[in-house]
Amino acid sequence: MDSITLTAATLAGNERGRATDIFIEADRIADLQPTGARPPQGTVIDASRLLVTPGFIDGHHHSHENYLKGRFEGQPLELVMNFVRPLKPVPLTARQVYVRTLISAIQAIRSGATTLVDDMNVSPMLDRSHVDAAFQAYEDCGIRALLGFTLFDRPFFRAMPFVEEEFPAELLAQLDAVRPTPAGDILALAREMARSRHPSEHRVGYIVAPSAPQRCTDDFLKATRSLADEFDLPVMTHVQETRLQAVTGQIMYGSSMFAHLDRLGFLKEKTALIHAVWLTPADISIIAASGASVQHNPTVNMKLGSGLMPMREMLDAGINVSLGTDGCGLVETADMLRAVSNTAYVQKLRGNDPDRWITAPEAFHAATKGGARALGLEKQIGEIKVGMKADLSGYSLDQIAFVPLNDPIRQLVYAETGSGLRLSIVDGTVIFRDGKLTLIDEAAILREAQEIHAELEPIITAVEESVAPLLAPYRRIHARCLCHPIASDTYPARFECAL
Ligand SMILES: Nc1nc2[nH]cnc2c(=O)[nH]1
Repeated sequence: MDSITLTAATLAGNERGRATDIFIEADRIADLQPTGARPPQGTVIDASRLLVTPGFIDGHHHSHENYLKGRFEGQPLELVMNFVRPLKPVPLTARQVYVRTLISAIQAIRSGATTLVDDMNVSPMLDRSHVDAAFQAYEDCGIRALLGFTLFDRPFFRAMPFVEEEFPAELLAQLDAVRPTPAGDILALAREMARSRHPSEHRVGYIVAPSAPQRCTDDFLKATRSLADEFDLPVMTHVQETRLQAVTGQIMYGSSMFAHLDRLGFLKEKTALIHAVWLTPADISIIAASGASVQHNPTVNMKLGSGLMPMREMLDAGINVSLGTDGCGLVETADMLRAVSNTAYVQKLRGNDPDRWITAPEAFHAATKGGARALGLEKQIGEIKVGMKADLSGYSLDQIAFVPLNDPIRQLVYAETGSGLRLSIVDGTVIFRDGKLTLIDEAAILREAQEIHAELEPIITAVEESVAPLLAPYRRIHARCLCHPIASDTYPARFECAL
């Protein structure tokens, strides 16, 4: 890695100030100086017409859904999950997984993300070559990535209430007959990754990703926590994304899932609670006291009708908020600019006091510093500061989002679509410049993805047809959970309308 100097950049957060020269040595920001104060070193990039920001941190994504873009609409999470994580998935080669992983990595890079956190499903049968292929894809395209493979030891269809009552016994027996890779074997691989791919030392690292409390036995959850503690690794898990899951907590644990996780000693710093849509003031106090982060995924929460997180109340309590996109099967896009703008837009539907609405800078903070803190990487990424990793994005100031220029952050959040991205640097390496990814042949990868998809499409359709018998019982469970009481002080998350 060489030295690079970005000259005369407009820095996010320093927008009214001077043009700045950014000196990069190897993987770090070595110096920041008013333009001209020091001679440039190494490769010089003219950044005089660029807004330079810390790269976005997409704290939550599922690359295993990438061949499923555009296939689903109008189904709540618990129904659509059957399609994106079927018990008998489409068999894939390692190359197909490699290309699959790059599909969203490319989109993430093009949306200004320099870090992507991937929770890749490897169930029901773990194939080590798939895990290696995904790591390799991130290595090759240059993005910083934390890759976890979904850890759970209770099948999805057993992770909700009323299953015995609503599933025909024969169907349940068929589902129970599926024998996945033993959870212990998956944990063994997790341990190997924990040893060899710590994210504070590896650009492509490992994150512990227990799927959700209700999808894990308590002992298994504790084992994932111990693994993270032993290796000082970040953790992410889905918690109370939907009303159905709030009901599940009450029925399974007699409390919210947040209270349950707290009793298990699971809630700590460097632990991201993904979604956290349906919760109460008491849950917010529990999370705040624990130092865990929450993560807003507004785009998917809207698309699946799950609801809207009470972000202001969380910030009031001192909780760190990060942002994510979620899987492309559910939400089509790994576009972090959308996640940031959706946060700033949709959070204005909460509450009547405009002074308390989430602002563009707050959404930007969640996508940068908030994301870094959730991963325990706040000393390395999420800010433009001397000594931090050189993970930067540069947007042209001469295109429509920024003309005329009044407030770079607001215009980035509300108007930039990604078409103005000119430069992306990760770990001191230029990975995107002037419309092109520099380390991989994007056009060739997209062509190959189309060919693979054409080959797989009939098998995907057949898998979807095989899932059909599950839908009626899930619909009944979903309907029952909509009527089941939850804590009366749960923050409103959806508009309730009379039919
Ligand atoms: N949105 C969402 N996606 C998932 N992918 C795997 N599990 C989940 C989940 O609980 N929620």
